[in-house]
Amino acid sequence: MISLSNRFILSQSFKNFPIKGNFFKNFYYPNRKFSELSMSFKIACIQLAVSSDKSKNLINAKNKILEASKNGAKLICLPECFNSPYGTQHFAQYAENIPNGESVKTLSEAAKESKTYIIGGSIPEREDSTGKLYNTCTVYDPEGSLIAKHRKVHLFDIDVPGKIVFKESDSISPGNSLTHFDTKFGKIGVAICYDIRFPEMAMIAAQEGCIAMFYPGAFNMTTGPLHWELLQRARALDNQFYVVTCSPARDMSATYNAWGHSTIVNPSGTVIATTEHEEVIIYADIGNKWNKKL
Ligand SMILES: O=C(O)CCC(=O)C(=O)O
Repeated sequence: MISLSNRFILSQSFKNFPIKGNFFKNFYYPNRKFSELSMSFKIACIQLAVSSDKSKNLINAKNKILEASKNGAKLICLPECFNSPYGTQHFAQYAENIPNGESVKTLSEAAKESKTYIIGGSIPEREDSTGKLYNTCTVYDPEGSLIAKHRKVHLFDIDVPGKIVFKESDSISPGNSLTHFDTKFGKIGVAICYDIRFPEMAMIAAQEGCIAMFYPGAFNMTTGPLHWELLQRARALDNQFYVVTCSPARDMSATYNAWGHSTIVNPSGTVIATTEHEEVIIYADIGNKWNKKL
């Protein structure tokens, strides 16, 4: 039995979120449009091999971003916790101030050099004024400006006897807001890993006009095979938008073994790109053309 003990009712956590007008008015989103500029554009997910050496992780991430952009990607996603091994024992050591840390500097340079949008997976963030840690995704435009920041809302606490025990809330504090940002291709939503289990976040993103929801994530060897793809296909079909996940590569010498299988799903719930668990970049063209292929 999976104990999802930190699950709380989203209507409470977002009780102040402004849902405008009649929420169900555009249930099938007939008016949501990709920008005229982009009937389709290429995206990339970098399934990065993450080590305990932060500088090495940052150099590797930047090199892979430049490689993906040379291959035509215009929007590039990194995995959850790309600068540090995933684990409550590591977060404080690898945590950085945002925007004054070295990971933000590296990703901003990489975005500017590659002239791409970057969804920077996540890093452990330290808020200097409170000392609190967050699991935070930063987003950059092609000029290298930091344009959005998402703090993981739903922290991953799990206890499956004999399989996996993990309590992210031991060291990380939860975020309390939703994150959507504009690109020249259309509006994009971002959330992190366990956030994908809470359908309301994706529904609100769709209602707000997002064309895709990106989830940097690091599922594990227990819940990965059970739910990773199913959740992505469900969120995509529910909301008729693209769902994109980006995991670290699997490292069997680490304390937390990521499932891998970074995946891109179209608005019909069909997997259009995926992989196994090694370090690799996956690509897909996303845009309005998907419905002509039904
Ligand atoms: O929801 C799950 O099963 C895994 C979530 C997770 O690994 C995370 O939030 O980091």
